[in-house]
Amino acid sequence: MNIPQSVKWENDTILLLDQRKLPHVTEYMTLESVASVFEAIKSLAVRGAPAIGIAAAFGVALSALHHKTNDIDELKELVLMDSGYLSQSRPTAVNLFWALNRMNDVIIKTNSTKALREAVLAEALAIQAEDAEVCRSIGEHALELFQDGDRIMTICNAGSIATAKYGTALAPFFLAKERGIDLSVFACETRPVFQGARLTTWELMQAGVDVTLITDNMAAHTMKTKHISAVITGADRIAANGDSANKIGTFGLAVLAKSFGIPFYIAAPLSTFDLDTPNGDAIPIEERDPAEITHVNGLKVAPDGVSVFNPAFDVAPAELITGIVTEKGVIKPDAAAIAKLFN
Ligand SMILES: CSC[C@@H](O)[C@@H](O)C(=O)COP(=O)(O)O
Repeated sequence: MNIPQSVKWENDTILLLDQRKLPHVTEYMTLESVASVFEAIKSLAVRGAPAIGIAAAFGVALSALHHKTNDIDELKELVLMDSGYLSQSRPTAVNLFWALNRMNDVIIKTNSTKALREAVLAEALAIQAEDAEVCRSIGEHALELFQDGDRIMTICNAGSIATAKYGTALAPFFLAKERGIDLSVFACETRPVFQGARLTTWELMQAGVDVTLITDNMAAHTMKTKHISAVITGADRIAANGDSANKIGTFGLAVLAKSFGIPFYIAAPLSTFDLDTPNGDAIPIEERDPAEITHVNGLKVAPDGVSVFNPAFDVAPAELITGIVTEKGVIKPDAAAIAKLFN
């Protein structure tokens, strides 16, 4: 697998693959300030729940390096403030808060400025390395759900660049390719910002996986005429009862899958579960700039002044989800199974 890494730590700076420019331009931005990390997350230069968490964790490492004070209490306060600021960059993906909480725990425990600076960088690197392992395990478990020759639908991009490596929903396709198992993917383009068309197709084509691009409104027709065997998507936050928030359009695919009697899977690491959120109604849904809908590549496609509703995510209710694929295996989307996962 030869997909570029989305976040790298080099020479005390963050190198970030600018996902807004893909697939035609592969370019790394150099981030040297916490404000630039905030902006990169908000503007989708880095996106995908685990990748956002990783970028924010490195943002905290940058913060610790850049505040030059030798007073440990002052440094803790400043870095915790930057961590709080980064947590406001996007509201839905809980991996952001999960990663920042891990960083905050490390900050609170250290008792010298040198130890703090070293420990936060070590923690950010650990979050990234663990995520690659976790995603590979998700891929192994997800692969067991599919048969040679299956055609599988996905939406958005839950691939390598949305994580440390491998992805979540796309991980089984990379592993299948390595093992000579024939799986084909139907990728929904994912309006409004085309993560499916730009990123998922690009990643799968580089890995030699058979992928076919469709527009989002072709999903029902494609499920019927192309005999789709399953749907698999990532998630941004899974509530304690199994309701799962993911890119807008996921809920619709879950409804369609139910109607066609095909399984609908969510693939996500434990860091995407939020036991403090009882159900999907309590998941904050980000609403983004209307220009994402009224314009395509800078070209206006809607009349001036039109009212726009642009929710970035929706919630697939647990009853529509066949199983949630985690690094610990495939679980039923219900409160008991989720609680057991964390025991
Ligand atoms: C492994 S990434 C899982 C999700 O974060 C992904 O499916 C998704 O919805 C991303 O939305 P985005 O708005 O592109 O950050």
